[in-house]
Amino acid sequence: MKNEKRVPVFVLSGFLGSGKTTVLLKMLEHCKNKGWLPGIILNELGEANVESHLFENEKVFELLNGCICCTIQDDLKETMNQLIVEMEKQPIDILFIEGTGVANPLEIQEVLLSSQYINQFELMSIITVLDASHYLEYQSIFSSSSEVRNLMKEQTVCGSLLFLNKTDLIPSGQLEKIKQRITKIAGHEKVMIEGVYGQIDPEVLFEKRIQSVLIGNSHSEDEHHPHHHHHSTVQAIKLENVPPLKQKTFEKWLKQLPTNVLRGKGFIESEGSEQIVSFQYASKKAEFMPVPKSLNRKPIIILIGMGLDENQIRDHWKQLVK
Ligand SMILES: Nc1nc2c(ncn2[C@@H]2O[C@H](COP(=O)(O)OP(=O)(O)OP(=O)(O)O)[C@@H](O)[C@H]2O)c(=O)[nH]1
Repeated sequence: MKNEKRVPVFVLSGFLGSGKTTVLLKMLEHCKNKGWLPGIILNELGEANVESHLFENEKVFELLNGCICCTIQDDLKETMNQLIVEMEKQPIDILFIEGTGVANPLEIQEVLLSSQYINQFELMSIITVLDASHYLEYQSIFSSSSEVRNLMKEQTVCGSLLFLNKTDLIPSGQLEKIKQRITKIAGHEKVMIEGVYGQIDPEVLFEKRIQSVLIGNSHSEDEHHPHHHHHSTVQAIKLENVPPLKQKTFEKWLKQLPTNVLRGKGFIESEGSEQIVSFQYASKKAEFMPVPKSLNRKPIIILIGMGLDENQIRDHWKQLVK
């Protein structure tokens, strides 16, 4: 990719824990193989990015405390402007923007298609990652709020490529049903592929799927999309002063959290070994990965969910650390 061209931009969208970062890491691997220098804008819920160790040696810009709705556009513009200044010193070949799990990608799209950025950046595709293992549950009026259902619908409709991830976690007979439900929302023309751990053919992932208009003012500035405050009940709770814990005990504790805790991430110190271990909790599954001491991570737990009862969680926390 040549630098005098507009910088291609890929947006990763999808609900909490669906696998956006997993897909992004795959895309970064491909960039490395091709010798492309990527820039990354990460938007995180909560005040701390506990995943930066996944992006070592990459050019990462963080938008913390992401609230994608009303403030994202200003924050994103500020970050894009910083990026443009940086690019004068070190041009990038490609840009990735990962929204929070409660982001509406339309908000990001509007910024990228505005006359401020359209001459320099070329929005290629919005990749929406869907968690197959929770899709039916999140779409069910019995087990999910209208807020979650609507947000997921918007992410699905706005996506130019739909990636149905985590198909390893569903019974084989369920896949067709899920795909039919998605097609009903997204329409038959939408490209949908399925897979596990973000494994997709790079040709499919990197394809240009959005045609943006370059002449004059972008339509997006004049068009006003209704602002839905989808995530008013989405919260991130931070637990600090985490004592050393046994991984198994901690995993059990995570799985006993109220069901509206949809996502957890952070670091714990393994009891007895002083090893710092990063954890990811999504789809009611926990994954652990030791991190090198040199990164100097402190134990911290971030829990994200809808309509969380903070007292209930703090009580549950006390059970673990008593
Ligand atoms: N079983 C299974 N787990 C997966 C798959 N893809 C990702 N995961 C795991 O799911 C967890 C969440 O994945 P992420 O890529 O961090 O999800 P995300 O969408 O970036 O999550 P947010 O940070 O909440 O926005 C991690 O523990 C991943 O390793 C998959 O296909 N199958």
